[in-house]
Amino acid sequence: MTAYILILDDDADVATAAQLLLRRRYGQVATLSDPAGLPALLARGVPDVVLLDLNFTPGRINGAEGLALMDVLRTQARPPAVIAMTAYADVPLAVEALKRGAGDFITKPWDNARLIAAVDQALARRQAVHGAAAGSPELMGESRAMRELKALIASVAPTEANVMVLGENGVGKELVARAIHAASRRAAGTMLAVDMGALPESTFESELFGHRRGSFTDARSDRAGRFQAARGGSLFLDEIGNMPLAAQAKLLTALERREVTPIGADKPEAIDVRIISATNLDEARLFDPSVFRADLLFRLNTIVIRVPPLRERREDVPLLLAHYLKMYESQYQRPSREVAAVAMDALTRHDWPGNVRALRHACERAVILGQGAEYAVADFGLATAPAAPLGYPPHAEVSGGESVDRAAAAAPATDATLDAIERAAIAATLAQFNGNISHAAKTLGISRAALYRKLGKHGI
Ligand SMILES: Nc1ncnc2c1ncn2[C@@H]1O[C@H](COP(=O)(O)OP(=O)(O)OP(=O)(O)O)[C@@H](O)[C@H]1O
Repeated sequence: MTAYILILDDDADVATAAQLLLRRRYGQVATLSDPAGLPALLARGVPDVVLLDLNFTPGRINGAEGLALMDVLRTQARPPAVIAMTAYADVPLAVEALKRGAGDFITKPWDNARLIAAVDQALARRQAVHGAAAGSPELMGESRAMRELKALIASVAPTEANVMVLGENGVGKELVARAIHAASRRAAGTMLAVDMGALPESTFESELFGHRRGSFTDARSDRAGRFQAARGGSLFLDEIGNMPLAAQAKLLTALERREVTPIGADKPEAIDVRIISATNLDEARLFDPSVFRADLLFRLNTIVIRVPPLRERREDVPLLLAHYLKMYESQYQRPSREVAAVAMDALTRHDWPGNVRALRHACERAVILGQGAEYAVADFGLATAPAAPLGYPPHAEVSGGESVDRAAAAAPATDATLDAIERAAIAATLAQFNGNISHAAKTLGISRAALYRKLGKHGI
């Protein structure tokens, strides 16, 4: 989903971790550590969602600073959705933040899946209030492949059929899912997105099916699962190919019975959601029963939509460049510039291993760094094919769809500092899993959050 998220937190580590996590999903994420900069930032554009720390001055825990900022945000013509954050699980403060208009409240350190769910829900609520979806969810492209894709979406959307969207990282699978929901009979309901690859097995059932108060130590109140929260709407199950087999079995049972039983409940609850799922697994892996259960696959893939990689629809590159350059020029208040003819040629011939997401990031970079009267190819920071010193495949895709930088990837061979080795190991693992963060983190033996932090640290 494309949206503009602002993280307002004086703790740079917290802000960076959240930024890395959210940028991959929503595209445009700004951070601000000093609330004094807020008016200037709002003058450049109002975010869709603000993650707001309630305490800025060290030692302060009454939340007064954050609550005052909420009043500033609330007076905007099109106020952002606010998710209040605090390191202190302080219920009265949470209630006060909610009274002043926060839509949700999370405590630090957060669980990544929870944070994403909170942002998704905030965006969905805002969309319900303001009509048009936040950001620019429009599926752009006039190539034949994109026109066929849009026609398929239009014919499939009004049915109740479950849809599985396939394609590489960053091709626009979530945009396709949103387009299906928006054109469906369920459009008035919400579309909730769940990153199935990021759901820890221990909380899988509680997140999806909900729980009753007291059913386990942390269950302090009744909580609806995503299936119940998306009632009447659509549930977007992202990264479905990364689900452990045990979780697949639980999901299958829910879909077969069309009901779920919250943990601790004695009665099942009927579900009323349309399932749209997505994965970047190639079809050979998806049809491998040791990776994905065939019976679940057949429940999910009544209709399959394949989103082609950008290199198979190069005609769309100029349009996408124009769109994202304009968007970032306006966000960063830079003059409008043309792309030089040679640069356009190189960008159109580029393979874009990270697809549209990588193109979008390249545009942001060009707008920030480009100094000439026109954009030059160097402004976009395209990686050349890596020299593969450690057996990397060419154009190895890494987080956010950028490519492994040749010099950095080659570093360990000659100058094996611990940092360089770590960077190379991360790049190689990401390449091995085609940029899939969940799998790479698992193989490296670290959490997804830790991997995101390391990606930021190494500038990958
Ligand atoms: N056709 C398109 N027009 C405009 N923007 C697009 C298009 N396709 C993708 N994007 C943008 O590229 C980014 C990635 O899109 P999206 O999240 O839908 O991809 P995805 O295939 O779901 O990625 P992943 O598999 O990595 O989760 C988003 O910022 C999205 O807005």
